Amino acid sequence: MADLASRISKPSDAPVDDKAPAAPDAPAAAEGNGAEGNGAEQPVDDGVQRGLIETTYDVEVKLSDLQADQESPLYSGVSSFEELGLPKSINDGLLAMNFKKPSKIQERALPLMISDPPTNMIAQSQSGTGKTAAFVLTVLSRVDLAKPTQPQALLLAPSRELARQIQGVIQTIGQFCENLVVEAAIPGSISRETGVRASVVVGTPGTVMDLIRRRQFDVSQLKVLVIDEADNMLDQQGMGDQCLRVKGMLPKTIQILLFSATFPDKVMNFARKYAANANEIKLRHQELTVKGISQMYMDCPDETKKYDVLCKLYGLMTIGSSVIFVKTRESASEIQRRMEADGHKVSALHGAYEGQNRDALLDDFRSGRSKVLITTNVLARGIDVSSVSMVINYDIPMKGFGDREPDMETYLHRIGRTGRFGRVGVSISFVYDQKSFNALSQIANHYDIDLVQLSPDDWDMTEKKVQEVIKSSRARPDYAPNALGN
Ligand SMILES: Nc1ncnc2c1ncn2[C@@H]1O[C@H](COP(=O)(O)OP(=O)(O)OP(=O)(O)O)[C@@H](O)[C@H]1O
Repeated sequence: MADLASRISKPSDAPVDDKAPAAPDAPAAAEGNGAEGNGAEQPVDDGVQRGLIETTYDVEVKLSDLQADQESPLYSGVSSFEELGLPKSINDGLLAMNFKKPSKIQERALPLMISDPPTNMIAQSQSGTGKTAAFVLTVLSRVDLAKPTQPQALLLAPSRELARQIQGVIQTIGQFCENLVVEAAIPGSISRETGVRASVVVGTPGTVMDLIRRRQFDVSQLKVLVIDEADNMLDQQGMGDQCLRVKGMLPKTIQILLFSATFPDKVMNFARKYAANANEIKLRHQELTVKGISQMYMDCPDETKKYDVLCKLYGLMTIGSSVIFVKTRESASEIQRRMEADGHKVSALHGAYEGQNRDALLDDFRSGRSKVLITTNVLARGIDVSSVSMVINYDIPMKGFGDREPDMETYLHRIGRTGRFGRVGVSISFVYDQKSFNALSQIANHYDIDLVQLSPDDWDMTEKKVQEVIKSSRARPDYAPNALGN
């Protein structure tokens, strides 16, 4: 058991939890998976990116400081992307996105990935440090634009939301690459009549597997396979099987790129077999936390009081956008129902919703039309909405039989929905009993985090601590439109 006092102080009157935990929501992998099978054919995805980075010049003043700091994961030893030798059309796309300099992962991984002969890569970098652009640039550098409808690159992600987001990033960075066609292979997006007719395909593994089996996706010319959130995707508890089967159907010489912020040892061994002889960029687990995220915890008197505490925090949440993570779909809907009945405007998104509803909900959140999103682990990974200034772990993420252990990786991915690319943000994890308290202590010890305690008895102090961070995130006008007008 972790030394409680060393990281966070124990709530004195916390009762020991001996209640059976509620039925868990499907884990991230299963949620993405389950959502795939939601039946009816839907219109082809229009491919429009919602809510790409909203970089502004003011942000860059600070960003340039961070990018000059060798200790920062945003550090760059080169002064521009041009030095990495990418084609002009791609550099123009980066300029349009207002990306001036690469981050550390981009600078280190790109030269290894774009060189010939192609080599596999296993790459790890903290959340929000630009892994997407790293693999997207590689994909764009490999695609022969003279064959616009011949699939040449396949990217896999664990959820439809992440697949759509990656599709948008490819289209935006590739906006000056003539004839670039990108399709999303998510439930309902590919017409049965035409099949896949794109040079770049981004999808979820179940749908991709179906398309290949039905011969609606010609994989014979694929040159690159990217797996985002690779530790989650290759995990045998998750989509490991599907990813293995997909790989079995692809050309043997394909270049494989695996990316994630987390690579627990257990999955790493499998990853090394999946992507043989790969170059590796790895981090130690103490390096994984993002400095810009102020991690706090709220010491709730008991489980029934968590909702009241949440409602009080709501007043602070309206400042930026925020995400509330809960364990089950049912509790997401229940909290939404109660908050709405109390006159608050919130959205809930989880795997029980139909794909198109999910798309609309996330679009609303990206655009700022809705500011508070209640969700499950389905959105814990990869989702990039730069205006998120607060993440709440209403339930501490747990895993294992009977939810016995803290889910270290999911914690990191969840809080990583804020603090994107040098921005600041706050995460607040709710504890209310010995079990949740111990779980959070273990997480804090594992990542070497000094958690700040918040108390529902001293609301003034709580407000002060949270506002300090959120206001400074607001001082940086992250919400202004970028060069693309997104
Ligand atoms: N070189 C760059 N300059 C400025 N902004 C960048 C650069 N590279 C990426 N970004 C922006 O940083 C944000 C985070 O990038 P991205 O979503 O790729 O993070 P990630 O490392 O994949 O995170 P996660 O582990 O959460 O998936 C995005 O909004 C992206 O547009």
